[in-house]
Amino acid sequence: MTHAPTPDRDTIAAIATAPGAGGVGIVRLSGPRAREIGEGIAARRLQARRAHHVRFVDGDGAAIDDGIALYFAAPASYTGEDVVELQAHGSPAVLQALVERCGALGARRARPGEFSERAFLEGRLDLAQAEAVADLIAAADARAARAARRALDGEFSRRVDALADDLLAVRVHVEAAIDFADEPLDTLGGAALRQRFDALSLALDALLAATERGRRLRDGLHAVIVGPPNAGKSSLLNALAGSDRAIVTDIAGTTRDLLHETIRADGVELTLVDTAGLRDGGDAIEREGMRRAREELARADLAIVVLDARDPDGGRAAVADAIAAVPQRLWLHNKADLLDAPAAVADGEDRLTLSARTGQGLDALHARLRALAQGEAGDAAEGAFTARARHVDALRRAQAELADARVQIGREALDLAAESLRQGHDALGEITGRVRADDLLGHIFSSFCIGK
Ligand SMILES: Nc1nc2c(c(=O)[nH]1)N(C=O)[C@@H](CNc1ccc(C(=O)N[C@@H](CCC(=O)O)C(=O)O)cc1)CN2
Ligand SMILES: Nc1nc2c(ncn2[C@@H]2O[C@H](COP(=O)(O)OP(=O)(O)OP(=O)(O)O)[C@@H](O)[C@H]2O)c(=O)[nH]1
Ligand SMILES: [Mg+2]
Repeated sequence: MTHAPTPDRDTIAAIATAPGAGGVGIVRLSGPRAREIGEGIAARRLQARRAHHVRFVDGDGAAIDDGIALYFAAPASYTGEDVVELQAHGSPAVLQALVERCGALGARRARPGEFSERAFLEGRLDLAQAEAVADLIAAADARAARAARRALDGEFSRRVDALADDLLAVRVHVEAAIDFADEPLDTLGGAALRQRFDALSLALDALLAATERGRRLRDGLHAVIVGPPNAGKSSLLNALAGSDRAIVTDIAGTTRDLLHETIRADGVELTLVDTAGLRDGGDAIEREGMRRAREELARADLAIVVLDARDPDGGRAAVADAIAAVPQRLWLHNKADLLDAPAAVADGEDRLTLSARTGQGLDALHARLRALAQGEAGDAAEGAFTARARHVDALRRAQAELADARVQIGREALDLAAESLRQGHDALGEITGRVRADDLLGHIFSSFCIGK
């Protein structure tokens, strides 16, 4: 991948290590003046790729600290620009003083993600790899870190690129056929073209499935609590969160807004979402709440359906179509403390009887959620890479364009097919940043930490 060089870029500086005190802390400079500024602070010439033990000095020659100065000459650096690292004692006061000194010598404070953004702009990383850097830093456990590492190594990008190349070949075939529009497609390799289409859409389906697993691996299991009003959904969220997060009353229709709570099960993250009870009717606010609940279910990996144990069948119908498309469901018969006799049906894999009020059955629920969350991650662990909702969305668009192109080919409407293929190809290019919308970069890199 090649980008035009940007000679007029300014020089940026930031603390690259985590906030707070540490053994060692690093201030990093990148840009055309990095070496000059670094040499000003180290008070000596810096040779590329050598560790220099120096005193870092202030404007008046007073020592700020002693430490290691490193210089990486462009393009052999993380950003692809000249980079200098000042490795000092990890005192926030020292690091702050060093950044200020960089500023006095002409550097600007880096925005969050700006070093990685430059690495992307210099072609050192593609966009999916740059995102993987942030995923690696944020990884909650070893498994997530390994998966982010694979994306950073380009495992995901290579698969996207391979698919984009295949799509391009089909595109070229179709564009070439347009020039011979008088002839029937079958004389222009129509059969071969259809075969290529089929192969391409199979490969796209496989990549989409892997990417969706990667998205779950990064974001954790997304579990949405649903059920009829008053079943005890909010009480259950509170019991699982271990705090009174949600308002609980005996009035049906208490919850209207979505309420998100993240819990951790053995290092695997689980997002719980409390929702408005589903029923026919309700006032405008409650109906909006139900609309939001349905919308949230479209993103769910797991529906936790809460029913009243005394009348489980009563609430089932209200939720049936809302949860139809959710990949996994867990049925909870709540308010077991109010049952006169033990539950008639035994609990199992996807059905538990419990009480959010007394805590009866909560241990079993915890165990079940842990297994589900780990199962998700476990399935995805082998050869898996982390991915984001943005990537899933782009692949879905590519899939839709490809399907559309296939239909147009069937109608011999080659112009329309070519246009759909172009859009599908662009959607794939957005993942790695070979095709990009300008606001996309700002959006992605602003979520990084400063100094990265
Ligand atoms: N001190 C320090 N440690 C760090 C980083 C850093 O910036 N500084 N990294 C920052 O994220 C990560 C390592 N990433 C890096 C990636 C590329 C290059 C680099 O200089 N690449 C050159 C030279 C390659 C070589 O010869 O091995 C290049 O690619 O041309 C350095 C660090 C993790 N550890
Ligand atoms: N006895 C008993 N009461 C419960 C239990 N769980 C919840 N309740 C009560 O049932 C009522 C409704 O509980 P909520 O948690 O607000 O129910 P919800 O499903 O969130 O209701 P909406 O938000 O209106 O849809 C409250 O009075 C709770 O105290 C339980 O396990 N046992
Ligand atoms: Mg509620």
